[in-house]
Amino acid sequence: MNSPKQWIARQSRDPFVKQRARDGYRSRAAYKLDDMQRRFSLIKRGAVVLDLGGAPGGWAQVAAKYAIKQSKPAPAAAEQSSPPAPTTRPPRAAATAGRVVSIDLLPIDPIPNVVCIQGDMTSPAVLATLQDAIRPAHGKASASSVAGSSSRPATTPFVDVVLSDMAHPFTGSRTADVARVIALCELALDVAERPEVLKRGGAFVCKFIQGEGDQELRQLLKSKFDKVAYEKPEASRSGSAEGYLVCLGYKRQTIA
Ligand SMILES: C[S@@+](CC[C@H](N)C(=O)[O-])C[C@H]1O[C@@H](n2cnc3c(N)ncnc32)[C@H](O)[C@@H]1O
Repeated sequence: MNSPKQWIARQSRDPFVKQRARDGYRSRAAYKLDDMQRRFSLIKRGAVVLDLGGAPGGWAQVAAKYAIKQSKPAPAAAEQSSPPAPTTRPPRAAATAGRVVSIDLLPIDPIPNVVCIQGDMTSPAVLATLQDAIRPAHGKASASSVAGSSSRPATTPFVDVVLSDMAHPFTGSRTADVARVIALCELALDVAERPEVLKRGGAFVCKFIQGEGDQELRQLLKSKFDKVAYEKPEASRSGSAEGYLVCLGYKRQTIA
């Protein structure tokens, strides 16, 4: 984009920009994940999803749409056919299963059923917070209030899908931009490989830019997953060199 005028013209022609407003998504990027979801069924109902580089929140909204199961409230006591309980209790609140944890350098405005964390994925403090946030049995607790809430050991992986749409603002140097995005993919993979993160058989998606080092990244991912596919979702602009690597079937080594 050379000028604000060109940017406005492109936005007004873009069908995803109009659709985004109708669907209530935070970003048009939401359609990229939705597209990959429809092709690969990445996120199953009840899944635990880790969304890296989540701001402003389009991917987290899509992930929550697929992962979060809203169970029906239990019937009221009066509707039950079995003998009435000694006291009449109100129906149980609808429980949710599945969890989405979204992390970004930038703040993410609250999204229903998503734990939003502001922080740098390279920071050990953020990784420690993440370890608590992905654990089950903390409901809608915020990242700051979820520590130590599970009895499962820290070496048990909890996450079904790790997504990385992490990117930095482009510098204008293609070589530098490619290297920076690939470094973020490697960072996301390191996070996924932490003992408490990606389950065996889990899925991993990362955004990259085609250029020097992308073949090595692909080879690395192929050694860790059963299947690695290159995807250019329809919502990814044709003039952009970005693409996504969709990796299925994580070959986690069993911890003795
Ligand atoms: C393209 S945007 C993500 C859009 C998002 N997927 C959505 O659907 O709204 C890329 C994001 O990566 C984030 N990011 C880059 N490096 C990061 C890091 N080290 N830790 C956390 N987030 C990072 C940026 O702050 C930026 O918000």
